[in-house]
Amino acid sequence: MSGSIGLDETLAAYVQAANPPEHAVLARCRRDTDAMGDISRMQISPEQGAFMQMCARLTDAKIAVEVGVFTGYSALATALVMKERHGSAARLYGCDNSEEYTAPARRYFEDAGVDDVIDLRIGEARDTLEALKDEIGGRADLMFVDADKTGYDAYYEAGLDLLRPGGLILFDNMLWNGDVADPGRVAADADTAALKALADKVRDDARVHSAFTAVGDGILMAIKR
Ligand SMILES: C[S@@+](CC[C@H](N)C(=O)[O-])C[C@H]1O[C@@H](n2cnc3c(N)ncnc32)[C@H](O)[C@@H]1O
Repeated sequence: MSGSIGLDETLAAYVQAANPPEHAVLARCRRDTDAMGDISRMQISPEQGAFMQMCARLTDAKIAVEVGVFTGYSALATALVMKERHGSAARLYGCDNSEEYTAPARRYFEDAGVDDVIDLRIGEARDTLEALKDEIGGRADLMFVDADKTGYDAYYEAGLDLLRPGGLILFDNMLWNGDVADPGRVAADADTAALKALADKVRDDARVHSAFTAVGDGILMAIKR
């Protein structure tokens, strides 16, 4: 999504200008993806990129997992901070099931000099996350979930296995353009129902501290206790 829900054009422009300037390769990724047409709505906004970078700094992320890479904007934003802080020892595991969508992402990672810290794994995210449990179980600092909405609950459970205590998991699109607050949409649509069910579950889950924010299209944040 190109901006935060509920902001008019003037305020959206203000928020964008109040954030640090985008890295040149991030700006190129955004522009090229915009040119792809309707599907570009899947990309996070620049202000959300700045928010992701802040989360990477706050968690001092050295190991991160992303579910839903697409053309690479969020992974690149996060990896730039991780590499700045941890050099080539940083590792961001990117999960996506599309070679087609992630092909340009690989080029941006290379152009920005972070291809050595991004490990892109193509396949069903459930399988990739299961495999990652053996490799980084209990050690991930940060996880970002931005893929199929009916998979979010499984990604949450896998995330709790992957994260260290104090590690942060973020779920994108938790407002689903407002649909989650409409009982009719929750009853009629599987994606909307899945997002509402996850929000309720995380709020009441003693395994985490959580906060539901209206950044972008709604970001649910949870820290593993
Ligand atoms: C909303 S886009 C991610 C946007 C990205 N975070 C960005 O900043 O541009 C969702 C991505 O999830 C991927 N995806 C959807 N379902 C998936 C699944 N079951 N397993 C792995 N990847 C999946 C899609 O191929 C797509 O690239």
